[in-house]
Amino acid sequence: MQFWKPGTAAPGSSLDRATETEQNVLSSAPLSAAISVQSARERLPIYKHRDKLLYCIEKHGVTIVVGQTGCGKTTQLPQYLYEAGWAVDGNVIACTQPRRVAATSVAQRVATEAGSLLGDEVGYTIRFEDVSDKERTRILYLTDGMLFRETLIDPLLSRYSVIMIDEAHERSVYTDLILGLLKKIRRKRPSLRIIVSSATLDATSFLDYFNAGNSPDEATIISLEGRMYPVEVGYLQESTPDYVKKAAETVWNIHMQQTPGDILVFLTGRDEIERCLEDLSEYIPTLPRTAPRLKILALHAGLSTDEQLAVFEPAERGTRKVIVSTNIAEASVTIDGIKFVVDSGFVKIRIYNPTSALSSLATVPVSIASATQRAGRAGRTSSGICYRLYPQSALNTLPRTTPPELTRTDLTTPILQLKSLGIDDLMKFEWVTSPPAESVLRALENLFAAGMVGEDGRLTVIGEKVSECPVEVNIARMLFQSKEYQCGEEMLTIAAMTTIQDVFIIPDGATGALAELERRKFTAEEGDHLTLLNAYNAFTRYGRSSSWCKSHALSFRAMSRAVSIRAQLKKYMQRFGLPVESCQGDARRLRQCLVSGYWRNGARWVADGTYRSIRGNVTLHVHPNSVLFTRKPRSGWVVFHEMEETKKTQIRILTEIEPDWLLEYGHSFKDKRTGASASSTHMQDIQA
Ligand SMILES: Nc1ncnc2c1ncn2[C@@H]1O[C@H](COP(=O)(O)OP(=O)(O)OP(=O)(O)O)[C@@H](O)[C@H]1O
Repeated sequence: MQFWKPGTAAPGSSLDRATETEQNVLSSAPLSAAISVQSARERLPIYKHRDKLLYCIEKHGVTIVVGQTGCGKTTQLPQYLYEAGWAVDGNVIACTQPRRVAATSVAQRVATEAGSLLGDEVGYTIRFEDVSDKERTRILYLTDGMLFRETLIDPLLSRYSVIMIDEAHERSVYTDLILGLLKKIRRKRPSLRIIVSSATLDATSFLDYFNAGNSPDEATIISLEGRMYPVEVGYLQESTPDYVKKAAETVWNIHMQQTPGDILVFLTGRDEIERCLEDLSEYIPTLPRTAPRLKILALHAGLSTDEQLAVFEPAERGTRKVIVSTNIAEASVTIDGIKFVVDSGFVKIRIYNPTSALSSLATVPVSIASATQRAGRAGRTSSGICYRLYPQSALNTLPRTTPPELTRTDLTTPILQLKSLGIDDLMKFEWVTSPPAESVLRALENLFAAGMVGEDGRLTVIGEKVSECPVEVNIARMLFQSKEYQCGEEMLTIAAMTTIQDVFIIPDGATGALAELERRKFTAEEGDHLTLLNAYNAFTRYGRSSSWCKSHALSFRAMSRAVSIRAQLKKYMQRFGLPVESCQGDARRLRQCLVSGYWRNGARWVADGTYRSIRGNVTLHVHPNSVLFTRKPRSGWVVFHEMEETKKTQIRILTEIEPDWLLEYGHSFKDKRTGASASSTHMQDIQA
């Protein structure tokens, strides 16, 4: 392998130097299976800071905790608080996570350590899944989005005595929003304590944020020294043109040359993960008979909770487990047995162009903070090695942190939610980092155009209701509009099916071509939304069986999740008095209803087979999974669900529409041939 030999490499980033020096300092006594949970907890580096932490949390409103990955922040701090009495009198200790896999797996671990059944004293809440007990749960792990949603019902979050915002370095939209709200809540409810924690945090900027406008001892910082086990870091000598192939090759070399221990690989998305799994499966037949086996697993957001949790199961004896993951395993997660991390150095993030009002996913180099977190997935239950698939010199070009999501995302849904909390003056909201004015303006325009905000800038009745729905504004809007088109039954299904990902799969033992043939059985020529609807209807018609799914190349778990999400959304429909009626196969009405949600994502077919977005005139390529990949829509116009920047800009889940339906939403754009401006008063320009 072309890696610098770890340890012999020229000194690298401060991260790597810190790692190297710590090797000498740390105890490397392995955790034997026999030692009790309690003594295992006492061995964690955070333990010696327990009293100091509890003292600071008692004394200060906000405690900012920075400590190396794996030192015990996520699992131990809530337990210390519990033991110190912060959960008496019905109080709850909350700990937020940016991702559901972290919330569920950490809750499981803490329940085990605390001797609780999961969902009893220790529980978790993620979107569409609540494994907690309103009366009994005392330590609750939840995604930051769920905590934010709770403020809509209880603005002072009165059931919580302490709220820990973990992995705050990720600066997800909801982390930032919730921090802004917590600062406000603290002024009204000084008994509430806030903890902001991470291994890779710019602590002073958070300190300044919380102290501004408050007493100077409102917030304090605690740095926890000590790391669990050392992690060596190796780099490629030269950058690689294909990091997916290199990742598979590196896994293979580790398997052939290194001591036992599982491997965690970081790539950017499902497509890359599948390519890597394919590359690895080509190596497997060459495995010598006497060599240990390889068990290869994927981990990404499109999987169900059960599928995600399957990666935590230990491999059989004599088998090395390889988990090929997106960044969802990057922070907070401990997968016991991981000794090697292979880091591609890239991540897929959402970016937003306020000028074109288009949101997309783009693959970009990771930040130093992310690279540190990834390396930190090893060294948790034994020492480890992290192989970075880029040269050490590239570290100098990496950003320190990823820009806060609020500064690079469509703010329509967050602003709707802030407004429903009565925060109408967005300039007065204490943002941790202010979002770009143009994005705020666009979001307000969108909400106004969708009838959710009135001329006075306040939420309308429908805006109030939409803000309660646990789905994006565009999807919620389609649910509300379904009343007009009498297609609530179908819209519920489409909303649920677009919320889950990766419905169509290649079952074990099948080929891609065979799966494609099966998939065609559901194809609706109007497009992907209706194809998803067909798949769902067939699934329920044939008894929701897993064997039926397997023979039709559908993911049983994804379909079951769609059933559960649909049932939950249906309750919202009923609460809002929206009829759940069927359009009886009237695809036209369905497509019209889709436009009510996706009107911003309209695109026009051009002769070379690509599309141009209505806003921004961006060249768009159809994702090969779409049923419109090889076919021109009859009208030449589509709306799409999602856009992704790979080497080109791809759109996924599209459905054919009529252009005049878009005009109802005030679209204004130019006709290519005539150069004339089109708007609702210039319909003929579009129809020409
Ligand atoms: N599922 C598990 N199996 C075995 N050990 C675990 C498990 N979960 C946690 N641990 C142990 O507890 C330690 C502390 O984990 P914890 O998640 O609390 O650390 P952390 O400081 O929050 O790390 P990070 O900053 O990476 O989230 C781990 O290093 C590991 O030794």
